[in-house]
Amino acid sequence: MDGEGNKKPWDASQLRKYDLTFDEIPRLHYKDPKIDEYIRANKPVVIIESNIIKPALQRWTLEYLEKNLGQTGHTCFVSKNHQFKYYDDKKIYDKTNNTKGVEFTPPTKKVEMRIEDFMKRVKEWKKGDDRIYLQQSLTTSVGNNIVEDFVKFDWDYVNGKQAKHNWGPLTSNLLFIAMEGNQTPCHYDEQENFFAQVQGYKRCILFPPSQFECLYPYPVHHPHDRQSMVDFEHPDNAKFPKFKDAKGCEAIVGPGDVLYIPIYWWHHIESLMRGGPTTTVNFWYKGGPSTLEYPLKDHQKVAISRNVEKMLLEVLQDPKEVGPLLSAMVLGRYTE
Ligand SMILES: O=C(O)CCC(=O)C(=O)O
Ligand SMILES: [Fe+2]
Repeated sequence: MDGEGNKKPWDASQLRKYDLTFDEIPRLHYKDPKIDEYIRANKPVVIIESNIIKPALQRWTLEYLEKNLGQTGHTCFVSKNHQFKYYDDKKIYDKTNNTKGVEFTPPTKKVEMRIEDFMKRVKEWKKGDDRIYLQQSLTTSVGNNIVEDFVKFDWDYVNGKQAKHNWGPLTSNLLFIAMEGNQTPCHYDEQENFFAQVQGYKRCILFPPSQFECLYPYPVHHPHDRQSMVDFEHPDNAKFPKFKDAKGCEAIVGPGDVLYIPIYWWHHIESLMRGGPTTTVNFWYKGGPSTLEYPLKDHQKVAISRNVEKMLLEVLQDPKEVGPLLSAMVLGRYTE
């Protein structure tokens, strides 16, 4: 129940169960000046009642999107289960062109699907079928109505935040159409993100960049770079002992809510079970110019670690040699 005594449009049984507890991410009215304090401090916040994506809120039903998204293929992922763990194609080992990398079987299949086919599969889905998730950039070939809605977003507001906080350029707006229960496992992105919920409810679990040690990201050269190796539903406590100490915060976002996901913050996102399909548009911005002011920010240390890993791979040429060299450097010398 919220303050007005209205019933929430979802209940706890729609959330997947994890052995972690979470603080709540604050929800602030879009005009509240405290929003800028959160953004300045690189802390997540849910911006409510804004007009950021108002035209989408008013019109972007699944039927409207089906009519107007355009006839070209859209990027979709197909998964045997509810998880859609991201991977970078370019980091997959390819025997045919002899690039060095790790051998890897993608956990999902990337396919181009016409929107009618996507919607049909969502409507006809039954337990046991493969799941699908549309993840398409809005900058490419969408129909005119969608473009018209898009230009009517409250760009003054988001551009204002971008300018005030010294972010770099907007790089893309991704449209996500998920089936209920779909999950994007925990990862971080190297961009600032306004994550705007259009339809349905998503649970967003966030962890600060300082929790690197608790979340065990894959090596940088791995196709799952930036993803946590921990399966939240079946954490391997022997392999990932610090995961149990991870301290996160969460928000359930619904239509009109815009979650600020700070750059390098870990996020795990799930469409509520039995909540129907969900639609989100994100706004990804390059980070601001990085100034080396001390003490360094936690996310700057993550960026530094990434650079060290990249540099070692570049000189060693073989990903298999990176770990042993790092261990040899550290073990018994920088460890107790
Ligand atoms: O909504 C999702 O499933 C994933 C979104 C995400 O990871 C992002 O916007 O960075
Ligand atoms: Fe992300």
